[in-house]
Amino acid sequence: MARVFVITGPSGVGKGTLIRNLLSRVPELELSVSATTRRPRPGEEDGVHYHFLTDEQFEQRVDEGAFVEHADYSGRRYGTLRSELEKRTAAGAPVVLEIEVQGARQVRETMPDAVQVFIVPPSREALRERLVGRGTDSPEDVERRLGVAEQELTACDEFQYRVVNDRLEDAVSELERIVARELRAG
Ligand SMILES: Nc1nc2c(ncn2[C@@H]2O[C@H](COP(=O)(O)OP(=O)(O)O)[C@@H](O)[C@H]2O)c(=O)[nH]1
Ligand SMILES: Nc1ncnc2c1ncn2[C@@H]1O[C@H](COP(=O)(O)OP(=O)(O)O)[C@@H](O)[C@H]1O
Repeated sequence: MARVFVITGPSGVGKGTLIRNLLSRVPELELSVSATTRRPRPGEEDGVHYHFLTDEQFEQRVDEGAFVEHADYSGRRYGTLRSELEKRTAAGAPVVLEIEVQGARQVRETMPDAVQVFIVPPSREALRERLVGRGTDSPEDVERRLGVAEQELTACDEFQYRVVNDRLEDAVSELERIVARELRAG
């Protein structure tokens, strides 16, 4: 069975940035493209960054049992499509899921062999600065995401690995070491 790596942690902590760097260092890793009902941000492409679905389309896939996991986050829905995951694992590729904490918990139940990594911000101030600095979310959405982050941070001890994303280069190296160790272990 191909390995599955779950990267979780609060919005703005740097999951996407870390994963981009990780994928360039470990070329066999593949990223599962999630489905969401949130609107595309400028520059985001359907099928590349997300599968952008309407509420109705998302609900229909829930009813069909098409999701491995799904969750509501900040008023929108997000989920991992079984078809996305399976087309990659069937070919033997190790797969990365970038998901929030409720989804990561579901994966822990249904795929206990998945490797779980929680990305921790160096401080709450740094998390705020990153979310604001990214410039993709309205001030209201930033506050909503920081509110969710407070809850998510209390869950970090549940996860097998924790990586503090302070200096990007150090965090990428740590993540790469975890992935290499787990791939060696099979
Ligand atoms: N449960 C779950 N969460 C997801 C999925 N895809 C993305 N997310 C998470 O949903 C949250 C919001 O995602 P997004 O709006 O893209 O914001 P960003 O990740 O902070 O850029 C983040 O914590 C994502 O990691 C998914 O398929 N399932
Ligand atoms: N180690 C780091 N130090 C400083 N800024 C960072 C670091 N990692 C990520 N960032 C910045 O923080 C912002 C949020 O990162 P992003 O990868 O979008 O987070 P997430 O995917 O967890 O929401 C981006 O502007 C990114 O460039």
